[in-house]
Amino acid sequence: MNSSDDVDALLYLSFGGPEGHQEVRPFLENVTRGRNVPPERLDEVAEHYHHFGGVSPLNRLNRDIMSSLEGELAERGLNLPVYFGNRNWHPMVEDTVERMAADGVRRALVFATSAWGGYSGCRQYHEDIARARDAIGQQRAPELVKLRQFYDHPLFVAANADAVTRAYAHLPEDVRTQARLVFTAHSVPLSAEERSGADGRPRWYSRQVHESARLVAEAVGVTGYDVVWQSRSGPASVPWLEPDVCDHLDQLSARSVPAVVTSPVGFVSDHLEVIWDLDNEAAEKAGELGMGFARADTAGTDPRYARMIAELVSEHVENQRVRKLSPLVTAGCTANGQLCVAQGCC
Ligand SMILES: CC1=C(CCC(=O)O)c2cc3nc(cc4[nH]c(cc5[nH]c(cc1n2)c(C)c5CCC(=O)O)c(CCC(=O)O)c4C)C(CCC(=O)O)=C3C
Ligand SMILES: [Fe+2]
Repeated sequence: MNSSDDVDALLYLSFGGPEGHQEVRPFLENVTRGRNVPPERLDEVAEHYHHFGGVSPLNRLNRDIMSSLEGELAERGLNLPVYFGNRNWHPMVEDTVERMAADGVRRALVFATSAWGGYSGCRQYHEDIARARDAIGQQRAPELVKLRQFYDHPLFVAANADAVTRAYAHLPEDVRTQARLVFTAHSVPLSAEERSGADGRPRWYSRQVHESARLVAEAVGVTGYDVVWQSRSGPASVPWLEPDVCDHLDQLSARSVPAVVTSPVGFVSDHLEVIWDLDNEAAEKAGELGMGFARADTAGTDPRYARMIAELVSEHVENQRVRKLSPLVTAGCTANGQLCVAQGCC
């Protein structure tokens, strides 16, 4: 693709979330269909959504980001309409792609709201793209080109780094210099970790999370930090990435660490996992242990996030140079839901 004339639109593809009490159950059923999530876990997660009026913050955040993004694109002279579609809740990606076809879109870029490779962050979004195209038939379906992973994009790293710096400032001065920096990301089953990286490069997701953490810590000037996991589901008998953030707080407390700064680098917005599992559960746990606790903002709340998306678009339509900070390979960019197995991901 060499000029913006080749691209008619941008599809902003996300996870989706309920917008009222009565939508919580059907949403959760969509998320967990065919998955090994115990019913008790679902009841628990449903309560978290109900605690916030049955409304996920994700939709509002996504709409805010899309409106900033339209401004960023216009500033670059890229007048692409931005369409919104989700995997698990309305507007569903199938309906959105139908509307795009009806509007005459023939080729669109797709921004998926995950920074990562691996099953949940990459492959499932490819599957969404393929399913949405199949639903309206290959004849009518626009060509959909997914943008690459951005875990090491300088704007993503900078947004996270400044958020960490602000979080340190929220801790009482007497514990600030002793505070431990703890990065968190969504846990996944180890089986998914081994599956990603079919060409002998497994653990694609966790390695990218570690790279983001390293880059953010470096930008902040912190040498000692940890990477831990949160929000695991699935039966206890199935191994997931560990340690869990709350168990880790116990460990730190046992080492007399007086405070923590948590950075949810694995989440691009203030998802329910962030505002519940960190701001409620982990914060409460830290309180019980008598530790100071501050949580860094997610990148999606920073204007540089929308700017980054516009840059990713520019890479395609204007052959702008690829800005990335990690030597690890970046995958995720294929057409029409093709898996990026060849690049070592998915
Ligand atoms: C790696 C990863 C990301 C980051 C990459 C990305 O952003 O894509 C992510 C994001 C998100 N996960 C989210 C919500 C949920 N995830 C669930 C379940 C699961 N997530 C998993 C992994 C991930 N998830 C996995 C392995 C499961 C087990 C079931 C399965 O194998 O699929 C469940 C079911 C209940 C439960 O099991 O907890 C819910 C409700 C929301 C929306 C939050 C909101 O509303 O603000 C977002 C952005
Ligand atoms: Fe992939």
